[in-house]
Amino acid sequence: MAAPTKPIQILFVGAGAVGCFYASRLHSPAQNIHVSLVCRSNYTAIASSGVHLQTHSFGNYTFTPSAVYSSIADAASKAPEGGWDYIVVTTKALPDVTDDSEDIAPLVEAGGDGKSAIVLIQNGVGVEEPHRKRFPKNPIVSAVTIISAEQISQGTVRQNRWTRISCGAYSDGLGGKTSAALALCKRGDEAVNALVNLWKTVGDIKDAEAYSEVDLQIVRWHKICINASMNPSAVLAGGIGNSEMSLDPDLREHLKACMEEVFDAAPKILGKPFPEKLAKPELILKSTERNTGGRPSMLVDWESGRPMELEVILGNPVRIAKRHAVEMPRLQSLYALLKSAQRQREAKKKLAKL
Ligand SMILES: CC(C)(CO)C(=O)C(=O)O
Repeated sequence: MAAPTKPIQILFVGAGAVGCFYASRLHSPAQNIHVSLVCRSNYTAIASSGVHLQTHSFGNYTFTPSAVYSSIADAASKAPEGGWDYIVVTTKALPDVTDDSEDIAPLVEAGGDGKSAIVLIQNGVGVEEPHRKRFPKNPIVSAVTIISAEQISQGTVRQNRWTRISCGAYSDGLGGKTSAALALCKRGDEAVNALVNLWKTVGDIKDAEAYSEVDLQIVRWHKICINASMNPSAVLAGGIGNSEMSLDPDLREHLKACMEEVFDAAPKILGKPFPEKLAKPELILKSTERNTGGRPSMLVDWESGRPMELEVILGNPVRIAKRHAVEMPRLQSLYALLKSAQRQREAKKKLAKL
C-alpha cells in the first residue's frame, strides 16, 4: 500500500487482548499509520516496553504504539491536530456499569463536528445505539471478531486462534431509512472499506471483511450463538474452557441447544435467514474442539472478580426476541442465573468492606 500523504491517526480505547491484537495489525509508522492506545491497569507495562504478542497466526513480535495514554482525559489533552480518524472502542460492553459513549466524548470532540469514525469492536447486540444518540454526525463502524485471545500478564497478549473481524456501518440499524441516515450510512461504508483494507494490506488479516449495515447485524446475531452459549456456560460449568465443554457430551448437547435457540430466533427478529456461509452449531462446536487453552472472556472476567457482559450477550438478545414475540428459554435461564450470581458476589464484596 502506498503511504498516505496525510497521517492516519488511530486511537484504541481499551488495551486488553482484542484491542492490542487488532491495534498491532494496523500500526505502521513507515506507511504513515499511527496507532495509539488508552490503557488502564496495564499502562506502566505498555508505556515502558510496548505490547508483547505471542500469536498463533503471525508468530511473536512486539508492538510499540505511537503514544500510550493512562486515561481518556490524558489522551484528549494530547490529541493530534484535527483529532483521530478512527476511535476504536475495545473495552467490555457493560451498559449496566458505564456509558462508553459518555466516556469517549472528549476524544470525539477533539476531532470536531462529526469527523472521527467511531469503531466498536465489542461483543453482543445493541452496543451501537448509545453512540448513535450521542454522536448523531459521526460515522459508526460496528465490528465483530471471533478471535480467541487473552492477556496472560500485563502487556503480554496471547492469540490462541482465529483472526476474523467483520465490519459494517451503523446509521439507524436499518441501513439508512431517512436521507440523513443514508448519508451517515455512506460515510460509515467508506470508513468500513478503508479500515478493512488497512487490516488486510497492512495487518495481513486475510479474513477482515466488509458488510452492509443489515448484514453486519446478522453477523452480530451469529456471534451471539457462540457468546451466549459458551461464555455463560463456562462460568456455570465450574470454570472450564470452550474446547473442554464442546468435548463433554452433556455440555455439548446444552451448547448446541443454546445455539439452535439463537439460530431459530434471529431470522424472525431480523426478517432474513442466516446466510449459508455462516457456520451452523455443529460446525462451530467441531472447530471449537481444536481451540484448546481458549477460555471465554466472561469466564476470565468472572474469575478476576470483574463484571461480566451479561446485558449485551444475554439480556439484550432475550429482550429484543421478546419484543418480536420470540422466547429464548435457555438463554433467559443463563441470564437469570448469572445475573443473580453476579449480584450476590457484589453484595458479599460490599459486606466484606464494612
Ligand atoms: C472466545 C470467544 C469467541 C467465545 O467464547 C469470545 O468471543 C469470547 O470469549 O468473548
